[in-house]
Amino acid sequence: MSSLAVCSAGKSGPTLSVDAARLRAIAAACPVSGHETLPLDQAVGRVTATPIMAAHALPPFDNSAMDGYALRLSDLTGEGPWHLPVSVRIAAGDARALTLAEGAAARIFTGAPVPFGADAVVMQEQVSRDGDKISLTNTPRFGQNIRRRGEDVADGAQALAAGLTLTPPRLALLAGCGVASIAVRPLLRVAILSTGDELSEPGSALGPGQIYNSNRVLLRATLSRLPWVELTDLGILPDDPASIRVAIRHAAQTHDVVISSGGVSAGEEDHILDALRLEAAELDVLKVAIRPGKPLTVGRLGQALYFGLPGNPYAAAITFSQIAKPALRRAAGLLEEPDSWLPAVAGFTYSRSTGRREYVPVTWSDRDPFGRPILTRLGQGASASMSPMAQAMGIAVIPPELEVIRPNQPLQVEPLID
Ligand SMILES: Nc1nc2c(c(=O)[nH]1)N[C@H]1C(S)=C(S)[C@@H](COP(=O)(O)OP(=O)(O)OC[C@H]3O[C@@H](n4cnc5c(N)ncnc54)[C@H](O)[C@@H]3O)O[C@H]1N2
Ligand code: MOO
Repeated sequence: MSSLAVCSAGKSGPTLSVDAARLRAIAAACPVSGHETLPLDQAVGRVTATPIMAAHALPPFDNSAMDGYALRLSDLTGEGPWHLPVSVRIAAGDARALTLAEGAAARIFTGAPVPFGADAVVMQEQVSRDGDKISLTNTPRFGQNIRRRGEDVADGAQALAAGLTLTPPRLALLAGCGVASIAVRPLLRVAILSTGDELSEPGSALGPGQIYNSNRVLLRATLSRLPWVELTDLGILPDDPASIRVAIRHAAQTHDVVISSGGVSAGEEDHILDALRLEAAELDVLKVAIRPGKPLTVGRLGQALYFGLPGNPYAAAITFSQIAKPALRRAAGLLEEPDSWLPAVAGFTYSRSTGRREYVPVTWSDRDPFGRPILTRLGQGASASMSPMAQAMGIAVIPPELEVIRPNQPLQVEPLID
């Protein structure tokens, strides 16, 4: 069968909403199976493969939250001020199993074990000390300034669930619970390839009709920030149906995810879709009501998840962030979805064709009285333009049905620069 026999012109299939396309892409993503065990300091950004149980309670013993004096409330009888002798001195790391003598106070420091029998710690600022005695005037609360054993994480309790990114605070929590190594999901093997006879690499001469390849570095750089991805860059494929078929077949056999850019719209030089069909890919998404990025293709090719991103760089960037990335997260084993959209208002007027959810590069310097950024729109929305996305502080989302955006129109914005 020739590739023209399955020409993709028109891309039959329903136009999906962005949310429906995202859900289909996520549903097509099978989480990578198995796990590897890593020490804490090699696990940042990786995905927990199993629930992680605390090896020790956190904190492991009752300890003082302040530098001060530990005492028994039952010793403070009658009206204050009360006077107590200081019977012992306890610093952090003290290994003795101490009991506080009745009628006495213990000099204690932050992090030091609270002696048995003491039920409050009074800050040194609230005590006057005279030789071996202290005096205090205010009645302490029961348990005041005592961090109880297991109040952060109980003995043997789950410290972290499966399917979470190991952020620095989560790693710190595990260290605190005595966990030294963690079962994490294997890296997600992602292959990227660019298509197009017009593409040349920066650093090479530009021939007639050629442009420099922007999507390759866009995808490489974007994926390099995902610590659970192992990236293979398969370079540029020529617009040749046979070699595209071989390349995507091989990429799908050796990777969990394949991402191409270009060659997914309607022209007969757009070979990706035909190649996918000839390779018997199951295609879940062919057209999306998104601007830019309408001809996004998502499916499964053999065991691999396949994303055919549009060639226009802004369209590739938006379809990656809005649809491919949530599915990649699921394929990596992540179960939490970040929601980084913030409320904002338009500071511009824009008349548009309805029907597609639009992602608009924006910047801002002022905020309205409610603290919402007042957005300035960058560029004219062309999906081939790169200056607006490069200058943008964020991406605003315009609902499909909105025909005219006027100043003060509430919009959501996703901040970009970090
Ligand atoms: N008759 C129609 N034509 C087009 C349609 C349509 O529905 N009917 N859709 C348009 C839309 S919307 C988009 S988006 C593009 C998507 O096109 P493809 O994904 O097939 O991509 P190409 O045709 O290969 O390239 C589009 C554009 O992007 C440039 N490009 C490609 N790769 C790169 C790269 N790696 N770095 C920088 N620039 C790249 C390429 O030269 C083209 O200018 O189709 C519309 N057409
Ligand atoms: O959907 Mo396309 O990205 O507008 O040119």
